[in-house]
Amino acid sequence: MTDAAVTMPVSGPDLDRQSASRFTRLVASPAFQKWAARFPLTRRLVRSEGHAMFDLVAGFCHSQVLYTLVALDIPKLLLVHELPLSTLAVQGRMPPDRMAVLLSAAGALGLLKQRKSGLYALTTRGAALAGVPGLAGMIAHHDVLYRDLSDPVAFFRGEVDTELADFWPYVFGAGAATNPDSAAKYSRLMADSQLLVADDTLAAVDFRGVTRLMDVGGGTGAFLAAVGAAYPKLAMTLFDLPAVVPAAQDRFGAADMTNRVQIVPGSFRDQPLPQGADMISLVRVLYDHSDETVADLLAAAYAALPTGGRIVISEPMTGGAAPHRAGDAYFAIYCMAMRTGRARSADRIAALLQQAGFSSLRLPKAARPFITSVVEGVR
Ligand SMILES: C[S@@+](CC[C@H](N)C(=O)[O-])C[C@H]1O[C@@H](n2cnc3c(N)ncnc32)[C@H](O)[C@@H]1O
Repeated sequence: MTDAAVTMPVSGPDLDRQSASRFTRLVASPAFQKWAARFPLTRRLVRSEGHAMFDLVAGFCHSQVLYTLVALDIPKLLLVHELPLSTLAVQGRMPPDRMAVLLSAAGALGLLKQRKSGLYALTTRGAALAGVPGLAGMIAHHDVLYRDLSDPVAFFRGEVDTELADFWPYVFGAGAATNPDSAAKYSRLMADSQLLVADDTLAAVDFRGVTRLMDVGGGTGAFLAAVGAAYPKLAMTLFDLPAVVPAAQDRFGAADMTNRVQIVPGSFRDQPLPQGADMISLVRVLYDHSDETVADLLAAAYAALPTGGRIVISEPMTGGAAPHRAGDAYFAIYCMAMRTGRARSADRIAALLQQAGFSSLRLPKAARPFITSVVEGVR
């Protein structure tokens, strides 16, 4: 572990600083804490702050409980049958007393419940682990992120050669993503989780009046398939790396959309984007890349659109001046582990769009910022 406990000197000619407020220092003092915990008007607040703090302290254990349930396929099993401890212990290849600890932890986290009969069942929240598309896959691939974060101080200092970047090989350039196996692995995870992203994007954006939608970095076509189903007259273009797009043919074939979709393999780093679309979508693409790559990509999108053409950015975003948990305490860290990308606020994305020449920017409030947020612009 990095020596994190050392006190950093907080002095220097450039350092802008101001003493912490007297109130903050008062609240932090043990005497105040003790008094406030007993005083009727503050007692409740102190307790709820205590619970919230303890949740932060223990959060990493919660994540590991979640990970273990998924790794052992327990949610999937319990979706079919309610089961006794003995069966679950066999499934997990662990002694029953250790499985009982795992199951109680999952119970405490609201994922499972034990019936009076002794059988274990999923709660509504636990059922999401088995039913929400892409959720289990996302939890399962966090083993990589846990390793990257095992020395978090070194991680934040930028001293860790993170593994997560290898899971998404294209971040180092299209040439790194020619391996169909690794493209299949990341594409599956993306496609599985796309359903909810597509739902929220469809709710936030009006596609009426669009003749051809081009989805750049559209993976295996899950987003286009969802938009195409909602707008049956829409023509579509899918643009993604050559190692990725072949899998899209099956999806469009199964959805009976082959005639409406043009698939163009290529890299936006090395070639202009195809012309002909009056709307371009970039779904979970910008956050993988540096500001420079994004500026080039948005300029290419501007060049490919006609006057009046629209651009839609849909991806998880940070809260900017008002940080929020999903964007700032998860996606920003995830993107940092990928080394090349960054989670951005809607305002920052709007500024990048403006720099590329787009105007009439729209930043609708996200219904579920942990799924996606949207920014729209017009050429
Ligand atoms: C995080 S995935 C998102 C996929 C899809 N839009 C979705 O939301 O499910 C990023 C996508 O961008 C594609 N991509 C990355 N670099 C690219 C490049 N240089 N040219 C074209 N596509 C690229 C990847 O292959 C991948 O499909």
